Amino acid sequence: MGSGRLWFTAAAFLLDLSTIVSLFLAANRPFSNRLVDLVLLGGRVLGGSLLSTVAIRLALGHWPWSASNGHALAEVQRELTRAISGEMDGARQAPLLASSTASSASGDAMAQRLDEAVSSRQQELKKLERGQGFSKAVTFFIYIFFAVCSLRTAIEVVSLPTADFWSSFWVVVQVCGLPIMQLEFILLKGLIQSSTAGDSVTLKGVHEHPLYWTDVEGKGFVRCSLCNEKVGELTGGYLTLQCRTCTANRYGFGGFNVCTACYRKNAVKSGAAGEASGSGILRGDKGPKYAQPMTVIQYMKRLSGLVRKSTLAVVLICVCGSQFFSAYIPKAQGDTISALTKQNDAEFNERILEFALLVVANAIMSCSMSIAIQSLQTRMSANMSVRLFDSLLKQDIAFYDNAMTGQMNSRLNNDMRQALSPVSIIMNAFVANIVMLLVGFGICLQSSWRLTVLAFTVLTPVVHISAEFSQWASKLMMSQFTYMADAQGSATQALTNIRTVRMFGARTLELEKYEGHIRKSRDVGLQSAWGQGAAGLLSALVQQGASFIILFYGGHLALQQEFEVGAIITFTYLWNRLSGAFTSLNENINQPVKAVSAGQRVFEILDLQPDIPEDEGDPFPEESKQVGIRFENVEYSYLSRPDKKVLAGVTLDIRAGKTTAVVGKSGCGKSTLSKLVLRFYDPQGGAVYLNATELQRMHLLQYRNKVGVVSQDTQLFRMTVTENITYGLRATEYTMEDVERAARLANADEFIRALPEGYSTMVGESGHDLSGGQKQRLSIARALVRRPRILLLDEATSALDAENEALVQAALDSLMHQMQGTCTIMVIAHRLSTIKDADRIIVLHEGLVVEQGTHEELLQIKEGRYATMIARQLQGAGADGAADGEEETKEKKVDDAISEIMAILDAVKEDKRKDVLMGIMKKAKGAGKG
Ligand SMILES: Nc1ncnc2c1ncn2[C@@H]1O[C@H](COP(=O)(O)OP(=O)(O)OP(=O)(O)O)[C@@H](O)[C@H]1O
Repeated sequence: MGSGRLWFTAAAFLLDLSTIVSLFLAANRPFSNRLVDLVLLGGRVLGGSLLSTVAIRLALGHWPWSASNGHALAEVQRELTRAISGEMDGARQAPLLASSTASSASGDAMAQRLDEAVSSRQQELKKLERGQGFSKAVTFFIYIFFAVCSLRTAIEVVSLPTADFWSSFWVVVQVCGLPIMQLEFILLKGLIQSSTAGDSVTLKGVHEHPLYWTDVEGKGFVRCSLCNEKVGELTGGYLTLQCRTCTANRYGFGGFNVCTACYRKNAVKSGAAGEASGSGILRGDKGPKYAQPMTVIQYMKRLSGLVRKSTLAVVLICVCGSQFFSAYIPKAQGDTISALTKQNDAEFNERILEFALLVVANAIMSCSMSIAIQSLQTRMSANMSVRLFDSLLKQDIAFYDNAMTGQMNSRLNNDMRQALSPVSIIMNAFVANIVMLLVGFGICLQSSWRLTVLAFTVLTPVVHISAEFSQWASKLMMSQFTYMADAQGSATQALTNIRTVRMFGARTLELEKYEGHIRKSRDVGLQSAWGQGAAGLLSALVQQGASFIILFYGGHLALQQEFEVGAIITFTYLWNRLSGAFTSLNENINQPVKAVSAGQRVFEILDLQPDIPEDEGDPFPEESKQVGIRFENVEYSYLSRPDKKVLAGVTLDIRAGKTTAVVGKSGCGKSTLSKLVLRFYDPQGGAVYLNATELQRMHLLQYRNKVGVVSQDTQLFRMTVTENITYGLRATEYTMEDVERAARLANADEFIRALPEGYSTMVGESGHDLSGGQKQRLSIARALVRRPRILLLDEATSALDAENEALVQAALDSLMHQMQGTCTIMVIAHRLSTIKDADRIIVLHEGLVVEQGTHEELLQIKEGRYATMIARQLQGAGADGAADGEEETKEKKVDDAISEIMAILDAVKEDKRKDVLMGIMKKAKGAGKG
């Protein structure tokens, strides 16, 4: 830096200090030459502040540790930001994110550039950190200087005479100078810190404050506030975006950090859509959706909208009342003691009664406040949980295709807890403390304005110094946690691989590694102990020092008969409460900002409206009318793979009251057809009709109530067998006879009765305590009991072994038999033998209907797909048989088959045995032919 600039900086700095000194000097003498005094003081304060601010701002840009110096750091940070936000290709990101491999030649060159950028970043960040350390030290000393100046000025001001109007006016002007000094300090601190801050990044909709890149490698861990991962390898490196406004508390909790992976997701999203939602799971049937970023005010409004206005009013009244009485108690105590010192019986009795009443009122109000805040939070939480769950339940199926269960659980639990956490903080730390400070300040002023000026002048230094030490102590503590975690990690690894450790004789090596981590943790722990001690000592000194000033100055006033002893007591008690309130306000000032991101994630789901609403539309046709389904030129692609047309113009009829089978090779779109019938998705081209009505116009809840589904993966709930069978029906919609009848038809009655508590037996979360075949039979009973008008059987036996398949197939046959004529049935089958009796068979291939007709008609088509599929399946069965034959003797195989058949028949009720046996024989015959 040139010497001219150095002088410029020094001059600006001195100019700023001169403002303070002018205030200080002005306070030193009484008001004499009114106009000149006022102009001089006003001019110095305004001109000095303004000029010095501008000058310092200009000068700071050229300080040696400045971020903009030579633009080196700014360039590196821009490079990093671009790399992380995905503007560069995978190869360029590789060294930074350790995720992809460099491939192309240009990629290699880019990767090298980024490598260089990363190493220069480390050097620049180190330089920046040195600058930050220096700026902290400078700020600290300036603050001490300001605090001493303010205190000295306050002492001078309070001793000025206030005999007439003009001298009182002069005192008021001087008193106003005290907060100006504090403001000057805050301004100066901001300027110094911003010069060493580096480039900031703003993540709209994620966090309101600017975030700064920080390298946390080897300096204790931080957790990403978005994904909760420890910043490190898993989160794409040791870089973190840190908020400097939201700082961690003394135990290292709190603060706001975003890891590179989360930054990347959010930056890409905001870049691509122009609006960041911070979530990544918002989408409906028609595509992704983006939420508007939320401000703190909007968030507060939404929170308060969760409860009635009257509930909020009650809480506010309780909080204000409790704080009012709490601030008034020291006054009553002081007054009582004053009456005592005056030996005035009547006044003492009056005061002590007043004190007693205040104590009772305060206890009642505190209790009411605690109940009111708890109730408010509980009501909000209950309200929000139900709305959130409702919103999650009603979303389009496309939403769930994208969202992971973990993400949704996180919305329901973590995000909701975090979003609601500021409720008690706002009430306890904001409303309560502000009321306490206002009432306390009023009482103090009423008792003695002089003592008030003195006490409040030392309040800000106390809070500032304690906060600085807290931060330092928290960093040390976090480092200790990290080294302990490293030690635990290395011990676990060594013990898990103990054989390898011993095999390679690495016992001593492992011990040294472990000892190294423990030693570092011990050293930081010792440092932390000293740090905590020093922080405690300093804040105790400052706190007690303030009490000392109150006692010293108040005592002198009392000795001069200007002040009552009781007022000193009032002041001392109030001081403790007010400093506590101020510290708590200072510590929690950023809590709502931190909660906004969690709040945004919750409210964006609450606001998300599905593209396929379920509870509006035309009613389902009445009972007497049969329903048929028609696909007309239907086209469909899944949102996650828009380029792949799963259905490419399908036209087909699922005729009313008939059985229609859909076959085709795996992946040809059979299940997608059934999902469109259920209207899980809407086609992108063409339409699905129910009789003559387009499916999109039907009342979806009513419609789905009339559809019975048996799919390959039956999901059972942790409920009784009966509840599982009647799932989705209200108690008035079925009788126990209906349930048992459905179970009998589904071949399930016998095994259900054999369960420990029959129909009342609880089955596991995913039906773990039932076999696959038993689950399927429950699912068939579930479909039957609803008396469906449309039945979808989607490869219901595909996941079963031979024994279970026969049982389930028998149940399905009986189900179809039962439903024939009254219900429209769509069967998706991969074993063709099961559908050859269908009224119509539709063959799908690559998203198109290629053949349709009855079994016999389709077999007639020479080299038709259906005929080929049948031939292949028969061959497959034959080939299996031949292979088996090589391994076992024919006799053994027959014996095994017979015992298997006997076991199956044993498990089947007597009246069903014939059907099952016939089914097995047909299959055996088919396989034999092959
Ligand atoms: N939720 C989804 N998101 C993206 N693609 C999907 C989804 N579900 C299915 N697909 C794809 O759509 C195509 C058709 O799937 P579909 O399940 O309809 O086939 P299928 O004929 O029923 O197959 P299978 O007989 O194996 O069950 C497949 O390529 C599949 O990978």
